[in-house]
Order: sequence, then structure tokens, then C-alpha cells
Amino acid sequence: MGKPKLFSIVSMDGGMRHHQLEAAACQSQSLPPPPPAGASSFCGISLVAAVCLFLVAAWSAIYCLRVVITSSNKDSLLLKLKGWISKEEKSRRHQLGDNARRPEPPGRGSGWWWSAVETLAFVAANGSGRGFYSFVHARHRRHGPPGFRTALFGATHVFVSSPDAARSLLAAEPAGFSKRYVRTAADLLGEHSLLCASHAAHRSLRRAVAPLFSARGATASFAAAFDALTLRLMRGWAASSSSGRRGAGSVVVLDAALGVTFEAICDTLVATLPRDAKRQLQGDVLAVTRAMLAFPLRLPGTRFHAGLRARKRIVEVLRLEIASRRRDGCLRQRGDHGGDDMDFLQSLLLRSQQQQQPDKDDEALLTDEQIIDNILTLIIAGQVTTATAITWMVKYLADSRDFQETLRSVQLQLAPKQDQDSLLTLQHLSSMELAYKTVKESLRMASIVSWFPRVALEDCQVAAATGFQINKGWIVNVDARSLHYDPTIYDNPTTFDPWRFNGEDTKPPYSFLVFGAGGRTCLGMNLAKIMMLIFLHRLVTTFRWEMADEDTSLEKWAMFPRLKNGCPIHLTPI
Ligand code: HEM
Repeated sequence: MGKPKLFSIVSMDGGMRHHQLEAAACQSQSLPPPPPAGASSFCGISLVAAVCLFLVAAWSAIYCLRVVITSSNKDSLLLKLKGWISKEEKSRRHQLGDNARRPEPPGRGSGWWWSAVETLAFVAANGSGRGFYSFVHARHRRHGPPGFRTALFGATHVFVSSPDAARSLLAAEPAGFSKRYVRTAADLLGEHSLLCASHAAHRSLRRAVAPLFSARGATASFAAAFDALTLRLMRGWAASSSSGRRGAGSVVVLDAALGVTFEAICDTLVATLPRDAKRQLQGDVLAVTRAMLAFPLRLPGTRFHAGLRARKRIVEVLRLEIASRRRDGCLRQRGDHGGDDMDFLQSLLLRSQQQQQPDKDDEALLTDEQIIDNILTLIIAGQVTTATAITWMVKYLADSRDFQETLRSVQLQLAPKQDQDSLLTLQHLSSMELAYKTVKESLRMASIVSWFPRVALEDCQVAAATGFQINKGWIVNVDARSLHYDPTIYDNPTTFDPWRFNGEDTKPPYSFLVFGAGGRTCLGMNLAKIMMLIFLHRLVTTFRWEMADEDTSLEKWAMFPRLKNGCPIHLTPI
């Protein structure tokens, strides 16, 4: 497709990354300016005028910078500037005729001052401890379902929260919309990342990568590997809680979950990295993740710069690994046998090598650059999301002690304590119905990816029956969190109740969007569910726990909503 790159994607967490990036940009630009020389000699009015002028100039500068940063090419840049002047929009409306149009979403979506006000409110929400979603929630309450419109960082954003609207935006590659991304995400993850590729490139990338996730053998070995890591972790916890040391028996769940998910995902993707290289990679992945939220300044000492350098090191490690596999003939040897014990890197290299043969269809052939970008993407997309989800699950169960007890007795019957040394299999996991409902309910409540941004490629409508008129260039966000908390879909939505998933699923399609839907559905959802189930089973059959700190404020500027304190718990071995 020859469409401008701007009109393709953000990441799976892109909405948030994007907003937070921009919010971070805004925050760092709006630090109070130093007082001008001789300010004291100004009369009050001219001081106010000067401050106003400064704010106007600063805002315009931020706006222009944002246009440049988020535009992937010349066309999109021009389009944004045109949209700003809004002449194009007016003439388009005239041509279409008002009768053909549906109502526009309630709320105001343009005007630089309005954009400034809303952006500041968004920034404030991000830095408040209530989390960035509180910005959306407040407007959702003001305007009611099925959505509203606002202006952020100079762009019109629409948030929609009906299953109907979600279907029209997420169903396999809907006409008129594309996933949205910011250029800085491509700088950090690579332009070939699944999260940043254009429509057409995305299709062939996904075709190459998706089979790795559906091979049953690969899933089974992933489950066994993750279980072994979790067992080791919890034995360590058990040992320190029984040693009676001061502070023993308390752990920070988020830290532990980040460690164990990184190890498991990394081993599945590139199994052969030496321990030191893996440790270095973990630090570098963290630096890239943190850079996603930073102002994109390429100056030494900035977070963004550190992220870019970390990316360079990651690319180098993976390049060396690929070269060494080619040099040592590993591809040839393993290629003869195939098999499920291959890591993802090996499978991708092998497939590319086989497809270079003349009789093979080379559409799904991946270059080394594409492989490297997507290995990095998978680690980043998989680690923080899953660790955050595990953390919320543990918190919800700490707050629901009765349900924790019920689940414990069910899990102990399924896999008795004396069998704790043998690793869990996929059969074990598929028999854990109540634990699975607990995972689902935790994902609903946590709504880790709160909304999914799409950009309108042309004037169109969302949800033809009840929906809104959308203009070209608007960013339309599927507000998954709001759907997950809709009382007309989920009874008592703020109550943690895994039993709600009992029996036949009577919920409307597109009302449970924890992993997205359609052509961009989460590729790692089965791995994520496996990790959550195993962590839950091992924890609930080894310990009772309660929160060690009741502070429920959220981490500021986090990529996903999560507890500021990382969820510290007190453990009691059972
Ligand atoms: C609980 C954990 C996870 C959650 C809540 C989650 C959520 C999501 C969501 C909502 C999307 C779609 C976003 C959109 O449509 O804009 C997505 C996409 C994606 N996820 Fe996940 N995810 C999780 C774990 C993982 C894991 C473990 C991996 C891989 C190891 C992974 C890899 C991906 C990739 C590659 C995409 C992009 C797919 C594409 O654009 O084709 N995710 N995820």
C-alpha cells in the first residue's frame, strides 16, 4: 500500500505509549521558565502579557515539534498542517452534504487553546497517581456512552466504547482505518517491528511470526520452562520465609514477575544466549522500555538517547548470535530435523533460509533486520504486559481472601502438594477452570492495554447503526477499559468476581478485549495466559498472602496502569 506511514499503527500499547510520549514531551517543555532579566521592572499587566505570550509561543513550539515527531513522512506532515488550518475539512463537509453525515461525537476536538487545556489535563492525570485513564474516565462520565471527542497534542481524539464500534474498528483490517504509531516507537523497536509496520508489511510479518505461537510443542515446552522458573522462584521465597530473617516473607510481586517473564520469553526467543549476555539484554530492554515514555531528545544523558544506545547493543548481540549460528552450521543441522525444541530465532532463520530456494513462495521471507526488530518487539510486548497482569491478579486475590481460600482448595485437589516437584503440563493447565476464570477476571479488571488507537484514512463512520461521523486524520481509540466496566455488560463491574465467567458466554462479541481483536489480536495471548495460570497455581498452592502496603496509588508515567509500590505482599507458607 502506498499510504503514508503516519496512517499505520501504533503499538499494542501504542495508545498509551504515544500519549505518554507526547505527555512526557509536553511536561518537559512546560517547566516554569526562568524569570526574564529585569522582570521586576515590568508593570503587572506587561508581566502577565509576557507570560501569556511565552505560553502561546511554547505551546506552538510543542505543537510543531509534535507534528514533526509523530509524522512519518512529508505527506502526513502536510495533512496535519492542513487539518490545523481546517479549510480542507470545511470544504469536504460541504461536498459531502450534511444529510450523508452522522452526528459528530460529543465534545470539542479542535482549537489550539482547547488542545492546550486538554493536554495539560492529560499530563496532570498522568502525573497524579490516579493514572492516565482518569482523564478518559472523567470525560466518559461527562458525555456518557458510546463515546466522546477531545483534542490532545493538536490532534482530534475520539474514544468509543460500544461493542459495535469496537467491531467496526478492530475487525480484520477495516476499510478506512489503520493502526497508529509514532515514529519514535519505530526508532526504538525498529521500522520492521510488527507494532510499527504498514498494513501490507504487517500482513506478511504476521504470517511469518504467528505460526511460532501456535505450534503445540513450542507451547508445551514454554509452559514447562516457565513452571521450572516459577518453582525456583517460589522455593527461594519459601526458604527465606522459613529462615525467620527480618523482612523475610515479604516480596514485591512486580519485580519478581518482571524477572521471571523476561527469562521465560527470552529463552523461548533466543535460547542460547550466555548468562552474562542475557543479563545485559535485560538491562537494555528495560532502557528501551523506559525510552518509550521519554521525550524524544537525542542528546547524551537523556532517557531517549539511552534507549537508542540500548537498542544498538541489542541489535549487535542478535546480529552476532545469527552470524554464529550460520558460521557453526547450526541452521543446516537443525534444519534437517526440524522439531519443537527450536527457539523462535532458529525457526525464523531456518524458514528464511528455506524460502530462498527458488521453488518457495518468498512472501513470508524475513530479512535479518526484520527478524531482529521482531525479536526485540516480542520481548518488549510480552514482558511488561504479563508481569503487570500477574501483579494485579495477586493484588485482587489479596483483597478477596475468601475467594483465595476457595481457589486454593480447588487447586490443591487438582495438583496435590506432594506432586509439587513434577512440572505442570498443558493438560494440567486445561483442567484448571476456576484458575482460568480468575485469570480472565483479573485481565478484565486490570485492562492492561486500556485503549487501542486507530487513525481514520478517510471520512467515514464508526458503528454504522449508532455511531459517529469521523473525519480523515482523526484518531479513534477503542476504549477497552470502559467496555470492561460497562454495567450493562458486566454486573457489578468494579467487583472482582471470577464466577461471572461461569457457564455459557452470553456477553456480546467485542465486549471482552483484553488481548484486542481482529487482525491485530495479541500474538502472545496464549503464552500470557499460560504464565498467569502457572504463577497463580504455584503461588496459591504454596502460600497464603496479604498486602504489605495498602497504598493503591498508581505509578506515574508508567506504560501500563500499575501500582506505584509494585504490590508488596506478606507470604505465609501453607
Ligand atoms: C497479559 C499480557 C498481555 C496483554 C494484556 C496483551 C495485550 C495486547 C493487546 C490488547 C494487543 C492489541 C493492541 C491493538 O490492537 O492495538 C496486543 C498485541 C500484541 N501483543 Fe500482546 N499482550 C500480552 C502479552 C503478550 C505476550 C506475552 C507477547 C509475546 C511474547 C505479546 C505480543 C504481542 C504482539 C507482537 C502484538 C502485536 C500484534 C500485531 O499487531 O499483529 N503480547 N497485545
